[in-house]
Amino acid sequence: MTELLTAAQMQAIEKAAIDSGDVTGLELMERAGQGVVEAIFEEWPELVDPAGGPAPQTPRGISEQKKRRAVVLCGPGNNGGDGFVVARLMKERGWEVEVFLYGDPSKLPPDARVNYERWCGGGGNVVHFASFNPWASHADVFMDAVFGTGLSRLVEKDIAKKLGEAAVIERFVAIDIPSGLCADSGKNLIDRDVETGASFASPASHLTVTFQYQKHGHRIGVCATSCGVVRTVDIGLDHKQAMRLLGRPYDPVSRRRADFSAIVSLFDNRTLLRGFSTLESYLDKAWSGKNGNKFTHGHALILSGGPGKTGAARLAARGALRIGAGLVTLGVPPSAQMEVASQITSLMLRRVEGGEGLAELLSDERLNALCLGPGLGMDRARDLVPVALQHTRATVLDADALSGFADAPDELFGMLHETCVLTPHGGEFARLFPDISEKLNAVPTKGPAYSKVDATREAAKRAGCVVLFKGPDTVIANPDGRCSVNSAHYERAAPWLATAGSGDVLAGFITGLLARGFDPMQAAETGAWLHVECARHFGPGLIAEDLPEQLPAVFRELGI
Ligand SMILES: NC(=O)C1=CN([C@@H]2O[C@H](COP(=O)(O)OP(=O)(O)OC[C@H]3O[C@@H](n4cnc5c(N)ncnc54)[C@H](OP(=O)(O)O)[C@@H]3O)[C@@H](O)[C@H]2O)[C@@H](O)CC1
Ligand SMILES: [K+]
Repeated sequence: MTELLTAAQMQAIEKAAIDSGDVTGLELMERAGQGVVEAIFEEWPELVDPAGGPAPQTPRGISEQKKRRAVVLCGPGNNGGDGFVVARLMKERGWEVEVFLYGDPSKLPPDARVNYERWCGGGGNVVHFASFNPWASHADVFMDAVFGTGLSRLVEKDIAKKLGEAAVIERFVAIDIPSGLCADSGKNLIDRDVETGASFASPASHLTVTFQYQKHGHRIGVCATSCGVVRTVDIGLDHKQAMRLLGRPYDPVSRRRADFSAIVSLFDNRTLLRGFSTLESYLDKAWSGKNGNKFTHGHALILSGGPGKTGAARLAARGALRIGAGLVTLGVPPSAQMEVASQITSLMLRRVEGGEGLAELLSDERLNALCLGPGLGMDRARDLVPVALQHTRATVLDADALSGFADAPDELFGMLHETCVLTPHGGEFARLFPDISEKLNAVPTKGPAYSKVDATREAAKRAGCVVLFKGPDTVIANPDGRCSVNSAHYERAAPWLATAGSGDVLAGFITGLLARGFDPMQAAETGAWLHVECARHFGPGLIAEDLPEQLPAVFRELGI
């Protein structure tokens, strides 16, 4: 798994490493600057030759070779210190470097101050940020070292405006994080126009170079779409020590991390494969066919709505079947029976008129995973959800099963149990958790701001079950504190996944995995990750029906 840290966690690790005497702050800053320079040349190898800049045209049309030029924008903290290191290293490589400083050099923190002096001592010049004119500066690379993880207040509009203007120029590099974005929440922390309330956009970089660990903000909120490419460079902090410090020591006896709650993880394919391989039944019995049969692979029940509304449940059912549930039954009201019967082949169908019918069906203990919500209709949801929850089967509640309780969320919370998974999108989340949603959507006034991670964790605690808060930055939280982000950004971006019915398929994927015996957190994480993989595998032009059909190829590529 890949750990995502908060700014405070990163600062704590850095401080502990320095306090232990293993490393000095200056050494860390030097490694950080070095990492930025290396990342720039890896990203743009054409920049390696300092004399090989594009030949500017003279008025006579004659080309001249020129030196490469960098503009480094430094701020008042250690992020600015990194900027001074980068400036010095680029100059040593033969570049022309111009440095602008926002802040008073005499107030720089000690390590940044040392690097400011090293830069000046080496003949470097520092101009006040007020004189920086993005339109008049020319450079092969602009470096944004104004604010990093220490952003604690709203950024003045003038700074943000200049950064935004510089960022339209090719090769804008953010050191640690684009300035003005909150490292914890990924939110824009730029001051608003008092009259209109409009905020200036944060700068969008082409490359962001962060240190040792990505922060939550690199994967959630507006920041996740403002970083360009993110490169994480190693600055030599000890991983085991860091995890111990953050309350997540490795327990050699159980071979597990003792506490899952301290650190948010970025769900990735390594985590996914571990999940599958620990579930022997999935690998051995399902796919090699050694011991299993359809009854040992779980039996999912997907409840459908009435006539004309059955498509969503059918999508979910197809998802559950493709992901590996042995049997999938659609529970349909009698009025929709013909409609559904004419549309399905490998799925089974049972009439479920109302709560009583569902209770009767659930007397069959083999039905081990339920899905309610897609196309269910509010009235039917209010009728069926209490019955489903009484039977304490692993249960996914989505769409109408959530919105149906908008007037009485506490009634729903009172019925939920620990093998439930709620899969709200933003609107459904706001209906169930209005106060949490309000906090999340409030215009931030300081950093670190309340984040989607904070909101999902709080919601999971209140609901007492797993909450999967959908979006390109899907956050999944368990009441025990475990939390992960399924990020569809950067190389995993799949904007075409935002299509009608895609959420229904996701609910089906999770239900299918629950039927196979995945625990709720694992089912939610795995389902969400595979959902994005299916979208990426298909590409643009995707419609929801295509998603389940990509699973065999995605499994094959993963070696499952
Ligand atoms: N952690 C690590 O392992 C390593 C960290 N490293 C680097 O250090 C960076 C973190 O440094 P940092 O803590 O000094 O914070 P940083 O982002 O430079 O800003 C703080 C300054 O900005 C000010 N300020 C805040 N908001 C403001 C506003 N709106 N408008 C105006 N001013 C504002 C704030 O003022 P104050 O709030 O104190 O009054 C303070 O002066 C990190 O991102 C990484 O690049 C690497 O060197 C090596 C390893
Ligand atoms: K920055």
